[in-house]
Amino acid sequence: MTVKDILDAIQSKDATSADFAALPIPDSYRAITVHKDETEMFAGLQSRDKDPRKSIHLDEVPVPELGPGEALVAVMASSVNYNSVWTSIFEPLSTFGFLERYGRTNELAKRHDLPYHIIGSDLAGVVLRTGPGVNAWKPGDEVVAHCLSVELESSDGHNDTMLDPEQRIWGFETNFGGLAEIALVKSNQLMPKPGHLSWEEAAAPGLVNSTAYRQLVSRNGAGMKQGDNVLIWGASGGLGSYATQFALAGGANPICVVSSPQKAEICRSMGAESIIDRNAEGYRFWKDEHTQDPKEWKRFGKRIRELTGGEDIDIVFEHPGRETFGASVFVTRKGGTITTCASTSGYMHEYDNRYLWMSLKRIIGSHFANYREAWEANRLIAKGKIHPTLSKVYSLQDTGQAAYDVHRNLHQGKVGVLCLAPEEGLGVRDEEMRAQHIDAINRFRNV
Ligand SMILES: C/C=C/C(=O)SCCNC(=O)CCNC(=O)[C@H](O)C(C)(C)COP(=O)(O)OP(=O)(O)OC[C@H]1O[C@@H](n2cnc3c(N)ncnc32)[C@H](O)[C@@H]1OP(=O)(O)O
Ligand SMILES: NC(=O)C1=CN([C@@H]2O[C@H](COP(=O)(O)OP(=O)(O)OC[C@H]3O[C@@H](n4cnc5c(N)ncnc54)[C@H](OP(=O)(O)O)[C@@H]3O)[C@@H](O)[C@H]2O)C=CC1
Repeated sequence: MTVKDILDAIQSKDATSADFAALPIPDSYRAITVHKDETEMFAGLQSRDKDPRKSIHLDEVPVPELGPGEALVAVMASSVNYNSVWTSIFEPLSTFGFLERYGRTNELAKRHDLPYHIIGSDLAGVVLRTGPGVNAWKPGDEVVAHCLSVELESSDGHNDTMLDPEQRIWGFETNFGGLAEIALVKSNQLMPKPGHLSWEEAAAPGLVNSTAYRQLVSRNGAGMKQGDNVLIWGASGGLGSYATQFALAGGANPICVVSSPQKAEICRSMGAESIIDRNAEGYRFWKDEHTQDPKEWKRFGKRIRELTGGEDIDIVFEHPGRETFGASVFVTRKGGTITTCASTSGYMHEYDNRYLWMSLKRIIGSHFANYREAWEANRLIAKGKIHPTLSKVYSLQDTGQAAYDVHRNLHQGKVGVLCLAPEEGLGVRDEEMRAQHIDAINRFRNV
């Protein structure tokens, strides 16, 4: 038995759940990995010179044992997230430390502590097997998976599953991720695959869409409302392309920051009217490595006021971090909110705290999404209210190049990866709905 037989079943129009349940699971499968014995390979290099193509491997790996509450999924497609870039350049720390720590928690978790890390935090595919205690899903179900892995044995996580002390991001802080032909997930990561999307389109939004939903829309994040001026950094990137859609769909006014005319054009085609090309306008928020330039914050704020008719920002959607955070705090209106989920350009932020306290602003930390938020975000995709922002699709063996593109900011929106799917465009079950949204679905393609 090989993965080829699994693919044949998925592609046959008439395979039943019983047929999938009867398919033997192969001994091994192909997966994208990083290797523990290579964690020092980039020592001494600048971040931008660390090349994911050198650290990312395609290996044949054994299928992990299936535990209670878990599912094995045949992965048709996945996508590249920035967390896989971090893993591949071993920054800010090696993810093998996460696997070791998880492995120490219990007997079953030891499976995750291996000399290789199978990465990837998105998937679209078909359930192959479920473990004891799983009733909501069965072999043959077409699914996407969100990346929240929790144990929920402590009371801490029961109001908001992100607060579980054993909260982990699947495929980053756990093993057996989605950039592979088979993945191991907890069954409560599974959600129905939107029928109007192909496998690679369905695999693209998951992580970033859920994160943007919590960070911007959810009451656990900024709780955006109609009419809010929302400053969105990297508005055509992974997170930003969903934040822009949420702002527009929710009646807010996105002020989109991008770095090229092409990216500005994508934002315009999504419906945004206020766009700042940070490259063309040449903002230099830092005079040198240690000193910011408040005059540049003011120039940036003035430009925002021109675009809003004199209003300041209600919510900043932050993720670049060190480079932009001082400006983000400055341009926020009195009582406004800066919500942050990352620090791509550096995690030691500096800002002028007088502008925060004197103007009663708030900084909110946000990370991925709880089960409910991830489900609600996926529901919006399934209803055609929010669309995938897939620009380019790579084969599994070219994942290193895909991660390189994201690391070097050469991409738009999301970059997809075909795992078992032999070509793009497969897996669409609702052609009628697809036809209604086809322009929006293809908006980011090949730009
Ligand atoms: C969905 C996608 C998401 C993304 O893409 S996010 C971007 C990618 N992710 C990242 O870049 C994050 C990577 N993660 C990290 O960098 C680290 O993960 C953290 C810095 C977040 C945490 O580091 P850690 O080593 O886990 O924790 P510690 O707090 O630095 O050290 C743990 C030790 O510190 C003690 N400690 C914790 N809090 C306190 C306290 N309040 N007072 C005193 N001690 C404390 C603990 O007990 C423990 O101690 P003991 O080492 O002895 O076991
Ligand atoms: N905590 C969480 O749950 C999550 C955290 N993240 C983190 O968020 C960050 C962004 O992820 P994602 O959106 O997928 O990545 P992308 O690379 O797809 O998009 C980020 C965009 O930010 C802009 N940007 C990058 N650097 C700077 C800078 N120095 N100054 C201003 N703008 C900048 C770029 O847009 P442009 O050049 O057009 O301005 C870029 O396209 C990563 O660090 C990732 O790890 C992501 C998802 C979830």
